Amino acid sequence: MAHLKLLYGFHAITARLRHDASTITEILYDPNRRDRRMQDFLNTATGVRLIAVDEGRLQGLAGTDRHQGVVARVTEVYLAQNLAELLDGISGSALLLVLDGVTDPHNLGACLRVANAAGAQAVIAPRDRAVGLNATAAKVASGAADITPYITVTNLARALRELKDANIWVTGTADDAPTSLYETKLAGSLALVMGAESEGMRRLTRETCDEVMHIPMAGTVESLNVSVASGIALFEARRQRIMVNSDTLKLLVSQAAADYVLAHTPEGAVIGIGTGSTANYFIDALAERKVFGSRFSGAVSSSNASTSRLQMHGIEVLELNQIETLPVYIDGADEINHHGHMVKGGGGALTREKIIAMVAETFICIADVSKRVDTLGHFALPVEVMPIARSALSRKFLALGGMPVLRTTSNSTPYLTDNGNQIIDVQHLNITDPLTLEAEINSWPGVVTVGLFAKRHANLCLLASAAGIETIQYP
Ligand SMILES: O=C(CO)[C@H](O)[C@H](O)COP(=O)(O)O
Repeated sequence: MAHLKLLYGFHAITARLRHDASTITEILYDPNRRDRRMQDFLNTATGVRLIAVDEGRLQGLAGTDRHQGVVARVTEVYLAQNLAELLDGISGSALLLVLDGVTDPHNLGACLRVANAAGAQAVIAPRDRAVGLNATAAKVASGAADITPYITVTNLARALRELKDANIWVTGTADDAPTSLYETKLAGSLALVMGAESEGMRRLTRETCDEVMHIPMAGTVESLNVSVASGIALFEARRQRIMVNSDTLKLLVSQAAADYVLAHTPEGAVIGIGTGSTANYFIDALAERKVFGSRFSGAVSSSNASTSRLQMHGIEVLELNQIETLPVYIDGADEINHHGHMVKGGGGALTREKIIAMVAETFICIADVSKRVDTLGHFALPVEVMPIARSALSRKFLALGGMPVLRTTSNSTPYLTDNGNQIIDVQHLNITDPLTLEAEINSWPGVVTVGLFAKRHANLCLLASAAGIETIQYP
């Protein structure tokens, strides 16, 4: 029979809701607490049985008055009890936090919390140098202690060797390590070893690591709290994973797009090709398939950069003025919503992209899943402007509620487009009506092009995610 226990406080219950809401039997709450936090909490708890009870009942259940008006009855989530069980349960890439001693329950709680937040599967520590998972540690962990296993081992060096045998790379941290965190590859299966609170890693632990790195410090303090250092290193590992993934997804979607275009485009057609890293992968994918000069007669390109890449592959690039029809245009996007409306221009080629998109019969957007949004505007909206109009237009963007930022190069000089204009990136716009905003900004003198592609939106999106390639049609 499932074991029932109680959780109390917003953090702990929200963490459980996010992890697995089906393990929550019911949530008891104080209906007299009507503030925003309670409202938001109750809104996220949809699908769970909610019971209004008085404050005294909550205090009796929680055994404390620090319940914040919410107590949940939950079934225990089964957590791995030892290293073997943990390793058996990991599918895909491992991310583990190893603490070579942690004696302060606050530090242990904070480490569990940050490990959980970074997506680590467990925290491991040597039994004789580690504090137990007591009430203080569990409280500081804010719900993570129920979800992220804390595994103590008799012999840490032996445990690290077991991890290595399971093809997990063991990377330690030490202030005197020659290599910095930012030069270290952390994207594969990884156990990250942090030293004890004051002494750092023990000699044997350090010798067992595959590699040791340091966290570069810019100030004068000697060291960081172990939970802070763990957070920095774990989130760098996470960042590297996301980067690897997004590049892999761009590669996969480009290959799918090359096959799609081959299957759906007439013999001898000219192909419209956009700009950016996804478009670059697409150019390479077409070049690999050796289809130009035979199956396709050439390409039109939306930027000098894409033209150079196409020509480097020996592909003929035509002027748009030389052609009358263009069956298909393939390009990336910075954001795409559920109607196929896009924000584009992160690569600065928005004007030529819009012109080619206008001529093309079908616009195929190729993107990884990070580009799909409900509402456009999280990515700053690029607007190509004539330099003389820059300040006047910036004031208009401010009046719209946006924050205009002039795009600059690494030398801090204004970025210039292939057309000799400048780009204002407008941050903080919540674009709920892309069609109207596109028309409004386009009507301002001095605007060359706004990077909103709503009127001429994508007809099709090939969207890559870990689940595969999704083909989305927009009417
Ligand atoms: O609009 C663009 C260039 O002007 C690009 O399509 C957009 O910035 C996406 O780029 P990437 O494929 O590198 O993510």
